[in-house]
Parts: sequence; structure tokens; C-alpha cells
Amino acid sequence: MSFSAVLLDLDGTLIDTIPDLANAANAMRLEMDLAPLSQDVIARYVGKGTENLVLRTLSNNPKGSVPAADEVKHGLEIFGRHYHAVNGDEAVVYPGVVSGLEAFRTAGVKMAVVTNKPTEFTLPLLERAGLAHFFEHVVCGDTCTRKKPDPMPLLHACELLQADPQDALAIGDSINDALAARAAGMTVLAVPYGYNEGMDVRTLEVDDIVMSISEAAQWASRQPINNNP
Ligand SMILES: O=C(O)COP(=O)(O)O
Ligand SMILES: [Mg+2]
Repeated sequence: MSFSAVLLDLDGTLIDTIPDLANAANAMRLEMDLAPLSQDVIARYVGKGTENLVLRTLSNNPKGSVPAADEVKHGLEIFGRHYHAVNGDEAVVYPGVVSGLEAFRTAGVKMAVVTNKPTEFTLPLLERAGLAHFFEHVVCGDTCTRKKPDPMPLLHACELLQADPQDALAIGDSINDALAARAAGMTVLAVPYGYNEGMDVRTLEVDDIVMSISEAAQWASRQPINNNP
């Protein structure tokens, strides 16, 4: 295979985390005297990390007011308590993920997760979902000083895997993955089944759209060696 490393996004790419995220976000809203929101609305707020999810969730209020910093901090504490309690309960590994990761492993490709989700939620979720053993490294939203769409977490993962970014393939579901990968000089694939902050994945500047991680492994095996697109 022409790639030496594959960097996979988590939420919306490996695992459907929306039911648990929505339950925790709505439990936070209830404690803060706000009405619950639908999973579809909450899915649009996922992608730029937990602080942003809380900020966006609290900004959806009858007055349309932007929550103050101390309100967001309070919301984060409440959200964190609830998300720890439900993280993984209703999470579902997407079809094609396990077979795709097995195909990459068989091809000898090193793998890392690069997610904007904080470490405290990411590691237990990967263990609970039975995916942790596939990855040599896990780079989370609080691992580097900047998150995706900044290239820093992807470049950090390459350093950890001792891979040249030009030989790395990033796979994600959102604009954050696409922009980060492009800025890092990587090949990037998008999956259409995740959460792209409410936008159509076809608007993303990526090398291709694949229907699953299994299809991504097939796509990668077709790329000519040392001549990545
Ligand atoms: O935590 C988020 O906002 C999204 O996480 P992701 O980078 O795994 O999609
Ligand atoms: Mg994602």
C-alpha cells in the first residue's frame, strides 16, 4: 500500500456517538432550565470539540443570547458529568469499520485516532467499543495546543507514528478533518454518514468520498506507490 499511516477521526467516522452526546447535552440543558433539542440539531454542533458543543448547545435558547464564559464553564462541568455516565451506552461502531481497520492492519499500515474529543472521553469509548487495540496512538482534542481544523494534531500523530505526512491518509466526516489534512499536506477521504456541522460532504475539498472505512482501505490499496494523489 502506498500509505504508511492512516489517521482516523472518531465521532461520525468510526463511531456514531450522537445518541450519547445528545443525552448528555439534554441532561445539561434540563439542569440549566432549557428545553431538550433533537439529535439532529445537536449533531450539527459536533465537530469542533466539547467546549464548542456546550457553547453551541447553550446558545440555542429562547432569547438567542450568547452564554457568558462562566455559564459555559458551568455547562461543561454538568455535560462532563452526564457524558461520563452514558459514554458508549448507545454508541454504535459504523458498518465496515472493523473490516476496514483489519484490512489496513493486514497491509502493515500504522494507525492513529485523531479526534477533537477530549482524552477523558475518548480512551474509555475506544476501549468500550472494542477498537482501542487497532491504534498505536490516540491524539485527542486536548493533546495539542490546537485542534482540527488546525493541522497540528494530524502532524503530531505522524510524528508519533514516525510517518511522513505526505505518506499519510486522513479519513474523516467533516470540514475540520478536510481542512486539517489539506493544511498538513495529506491525502484525505471523507465518509458521508457522519456529522459535517449540517453541511453536505460533497462540498468538502477532499481526494474522494468513500461509503465506509472498508471502502477506504480498498481505495488506498488502489493508489500507486509513491505517487499519492
Ligand atoms: O468532539 C468533537 O467535536 C468531534 O470529534 P471528532 O474530531 O472525533 O469528530
Ligand atoms: Mg468527526
